[in-house]
Amino acid sequence: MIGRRVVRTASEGSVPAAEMLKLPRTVAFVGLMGAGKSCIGRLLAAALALPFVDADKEIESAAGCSIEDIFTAHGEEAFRAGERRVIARLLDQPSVILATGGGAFMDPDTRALIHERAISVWLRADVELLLRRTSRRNNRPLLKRGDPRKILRDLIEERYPVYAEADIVVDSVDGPPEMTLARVTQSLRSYLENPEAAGRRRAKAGSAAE
Ligand SMILES: Nc1ncnc2c1ncn2[C@@H]1O[C@H](COP(=O)(O)OP(=O)(O)O)[C@@H](O)[C@H]1O
Ligand SMILES: O=C(O)C1=C[C@@H](OP(=O)(O)O)[C@@H](O)[C@H](O)C1
Ligand SMILES: [Mg+2]
Repeated sequence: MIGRRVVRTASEGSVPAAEMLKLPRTVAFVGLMGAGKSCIGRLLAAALALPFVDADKEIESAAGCSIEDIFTAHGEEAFRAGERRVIARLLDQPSVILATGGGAFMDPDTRALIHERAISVWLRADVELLLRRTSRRNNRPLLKRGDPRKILRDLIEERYPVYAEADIVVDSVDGPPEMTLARVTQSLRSYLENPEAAGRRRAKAGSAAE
């Protein structure tokens, strides 16, 4: 039954996820292509009986065509402008589980808005896992610009320091999606119990990187 999905955690056995988590605001998944933002976001929403919104799908509905077609016909800049508008609109609405596209959190305005209005969850994964997962579908224009492994490596270098600003970091694991979902649920619960601790961890990581 939706909303009563059971998440198994090592420490607690079976706990109905919907009773475990009361989310005060939108949860926004960030991370690279193939990290699992859309997949895990959808599962989390079902587990918590909350609406799921995929920003990429919203952009496609608003534009009346696919992301690939937007890139081809109007260019990446136009896509980014649409992405910024769509995410701002979504964050102005009641709480949902939101899967952003991989580039969204790189935009300073979008990032500031996510920090203000949502709990951000970075799904982190290594290049091999991202490659395997993104090779299943041929619908990501950025990966068609050259060698996907090199493109993903470069994006990891550029984006991971920024994704690290997310409130929560969860490793997306190689296994059934439920494994990663359980990690997300557990991390969200810890964060909600003590959000300041997560903030301190982030600040410490930031100063260590300087
Ligand atoms: N944690 C996971 N475990 C197993 N498979 C996953 C996981 N996350 C995503 N997948 C699979 O990988 C592919 C890409 O996932 P997707 O959610 O579209 O990534 P993103 O939205 O981050 O680009 C999909 O086929 C999805 O089913
Ligand atoms: O990383 C990016 O810049 C992009 C990621 C894609 O979404 P996913 O991360 O869901 O694949 C999609 O928004 C677009 O192709 C650009
Ligand atoms: Mg996605």
